[in-house]
Amino acid sequence: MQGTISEKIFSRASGGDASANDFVSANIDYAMAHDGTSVLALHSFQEMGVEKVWDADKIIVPFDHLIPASTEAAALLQKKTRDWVKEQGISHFYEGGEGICHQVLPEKGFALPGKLIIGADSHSCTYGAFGAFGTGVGATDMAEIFASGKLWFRVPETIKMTVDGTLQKGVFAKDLTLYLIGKTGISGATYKAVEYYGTAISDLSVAGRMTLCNMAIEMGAKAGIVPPDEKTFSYLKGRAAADYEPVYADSDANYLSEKYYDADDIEPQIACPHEVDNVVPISKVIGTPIDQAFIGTCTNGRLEDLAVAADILKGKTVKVRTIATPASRAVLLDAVESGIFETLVKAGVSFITPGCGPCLGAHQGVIAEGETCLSTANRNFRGRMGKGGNIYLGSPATVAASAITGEITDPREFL
Ligand SMILES: CC(C)[C@H](C(=O)O)[C@@H](O)C(=O)O
Ligand code: SF4
Repeated sequence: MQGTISEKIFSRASGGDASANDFVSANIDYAMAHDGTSVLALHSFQEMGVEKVWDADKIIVPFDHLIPASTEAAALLQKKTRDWVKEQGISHFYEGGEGICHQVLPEKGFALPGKLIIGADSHSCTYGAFGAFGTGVGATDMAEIFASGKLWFRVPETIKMTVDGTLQKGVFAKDLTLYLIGKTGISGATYKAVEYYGTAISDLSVAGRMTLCNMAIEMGAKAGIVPPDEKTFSYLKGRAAADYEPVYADSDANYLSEKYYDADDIEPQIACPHEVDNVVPISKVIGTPIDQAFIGTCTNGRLEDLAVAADILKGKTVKVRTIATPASRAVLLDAVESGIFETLVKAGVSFITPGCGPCLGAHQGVIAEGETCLSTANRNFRGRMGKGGNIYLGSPATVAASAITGEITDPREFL
């Protein structure tokens, strides 16, 4: 059958020929729910009256959103999930501190080419960096997966985005991602799958591809997918949790539209409050004062993100409060071993336990009314990090450079 990557993954998962806009019942390869959503999902699951989950080895539960628990209410909800995980014999449970779900699944080898991976979290599209179809669902849909291992979908149409050329010095995967979102708009890809091609995409590291696919949902996309290549396979070597079959689009696959971009022209980008597509080249906002700088999240909390921040901050001192949250324990350990951790701490950066940290304003690093945070996260919605606060989004290099000056600063000055 001819098809896009999504059509082929849904064909395999539903055991038939799936084309865009078909309704299919698909077998889920892996299901994920974290501490923020698992308790809702297990509540619906229990209401359904089903006793046992469909496959205790295919459900992954990482605790990342509100860890260590900050309130009695959170502690109680977490206890409920832990008890349920034990009772169901769910084998892949990761306690708080292991990392953010979208980092932990790839690290543990669950994000695999050709797989259908559903998470009770909107940024589950991150797994597309490995050629998987990853998408987020709500807690009741997740309860259905817990019970049956299946879920219905309308197979999405696919937009093909090709980015040729080379990202210039000081311009990173995050800048490219923000640029594409600025061009597409927050609803420009609603319920579509996006496939990424071109030299600028294949040049991206695995971490960079994760940044790119992570934010596909910010243009409304159901999934963002990079075709797997040697970089993907070498990341998965010795790590893959199962056998996998890479899936590629056919040359005559049917795309809804095809877009072309040139990476050479892109300068560092900033998403301004309060929408992710409110993107401008950094030159338009240079000098905007900030109160807090934040490096972390499932978008940009990986080693290469902390490394570029350390390059910029080495021997310097931050001027505003600056928080770093490694995306996982493994990232934290690598940062310690490589000296990145020490460089950042000496520069005045505060570290938080691997997890979501300040990203969604649930605890740690909340900002006050009227304050501004420059963050490496994926969302700058009104009030997300604290009522009345302003969030600007940029690359880790931009955040590090701005932490030194206390205002939005072009990282190319420091590189
Ligand atoms: C809490 C969770 C449901 C939410 C999401 O789905 O994205 C969170 O991770 C976020 O980034 O806002
Ligand atoms: S780091 Fe932020 S965006 Fe990512 S899963 Fe956690 S809260 Fe959501």
